[in-house]
Amino acid sequence: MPAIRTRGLTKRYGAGDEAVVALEGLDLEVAEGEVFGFLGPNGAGKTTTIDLLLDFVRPSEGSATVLGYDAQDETDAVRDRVGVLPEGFDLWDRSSGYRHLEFAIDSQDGEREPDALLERVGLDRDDGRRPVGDYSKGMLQRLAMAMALAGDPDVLILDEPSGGLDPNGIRTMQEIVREEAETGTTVFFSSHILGQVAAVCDRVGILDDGELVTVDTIEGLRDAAGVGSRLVVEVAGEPGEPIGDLTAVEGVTDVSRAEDGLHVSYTDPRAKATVVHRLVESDAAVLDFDIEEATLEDLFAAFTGSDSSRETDRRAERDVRVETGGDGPALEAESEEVDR
Ligand SMILES: Nc1ncnc2c1ncn2[C@@H]1O[C@H](COP(=O)(O)OP(=O)(O)OP(=O)(O)O)[C@@H](O)[C@H]1O
Repeated sequence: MPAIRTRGLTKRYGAGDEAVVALEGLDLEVAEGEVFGFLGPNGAGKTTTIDLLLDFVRPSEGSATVLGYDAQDETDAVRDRVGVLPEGFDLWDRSSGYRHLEFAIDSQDGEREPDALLERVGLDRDDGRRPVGDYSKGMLQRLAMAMALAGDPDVLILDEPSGGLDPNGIRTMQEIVREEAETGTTVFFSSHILGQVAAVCDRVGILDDGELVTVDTIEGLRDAAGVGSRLVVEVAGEPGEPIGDLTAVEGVTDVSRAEDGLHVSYTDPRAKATVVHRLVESDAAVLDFDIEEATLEDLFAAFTGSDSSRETDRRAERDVRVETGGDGPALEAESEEVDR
C-alpha cells in the first residue's frame, strides 16, 4: 500500500473564466518509508496538494489516499497519522514553546517528551520556556518542526521546511528527516530548493503550473535532462592538454574556455578528479577550482522549457562557498534567498 496515492487530483479555485487551476490531474504514488521531494516554483500547486491530502480544501476532481485512508472521507484517520509542518502557521504569541509542544503532543495522543523534542530541533530548555512571540523566524520554524513530530507520525509532511533557518538549522532539519526515514516514517518534502531536496530525498516529483512534469531520482533527473554539474578551473597560462582530450574523460559532456577559467561540464561526479589530475599534469598551474551544481532552474529549463536564471543562481552559490569556506547546507541556505 502506498503511503500517499492520488488519482486525477485536480483543484480549481473560482469558477468560469476567473478560475485558477492550481492542480491538474495529479497521479502520484509515494511508497511507505520513502523520502519524497515535491519540487516546484512558487505557485506550482505544492501547498494545494498538501491541503488536499489533509482535506483542508476539497478537490474539484479526483481522489487521494494517505496510508490507505481516503483523504476526504477518512480525514481523522489521516490526520491522526500525519505530522505536518505547514508553510504558514499561527502560534499563540504569549504561550511558550514548551506549552505548544504539550498541546501538540496531547492533541496527537503522542508520547514524546516536550524537552526531548525541543532538544531534537536545537532549542534549549530556556528557549522552550520563553513566549513564542519572542522567537526569531528560525526558532519558530524549529518549534513547528518539533510540533510536527509530536505525535510520532507515520507520514511527515514538510512544506518549505527551511524557511528562516540558518545553515545549522537546515542541517538539523535534514538530520531529522533522515532519522525519521530510518525508523520507517514516510516523508513528503515540498520545496522549491533543489539542493535541499537532493540532500535527503529518494525520489523527486517536479510540479510546474499545476502539472506533474516528471518523477525520478535526482540522478535520474539529471541524466534524463542532460543537466550535469560544472567544474570551473582557474588556470595560470594555457593548459598543455588540448581541450578536446578533456572531453574524452568519461562522464564529461562539455569543455569550454571562459573569463573565469575552464568550464568542464559533467554528469558523472567521478570525472572531476580525473579532469583536475590531467590539468595538474599539464603545463598549466591550477590556481583554484570550484564546483557549480545544477540548480532547480536548470532542471526546470530542461523539463519544462521555462526560463532559467542559472547564471545568477550559480554565481550566488559560488559567493557563499567563498564566504563560508564550506559547501552543503550553507550553499543551500543562500540559494534559498536567491530563489525566493
Ligand atoms: N485560496 C485560493 N484561492 C485562489 N487561488 C489560490 C488559492 N490558493 C492557491 N491559489 C492559487 O493556486 C496556485 C497554486 O498555489 P500553491 O500555493 O498551491 O502553490 P505552491 O507551489 O505551494 O507555491 P509556493 O511555493 O509559493 O508556496 C497559485 O496560482 C495560487 O495563486
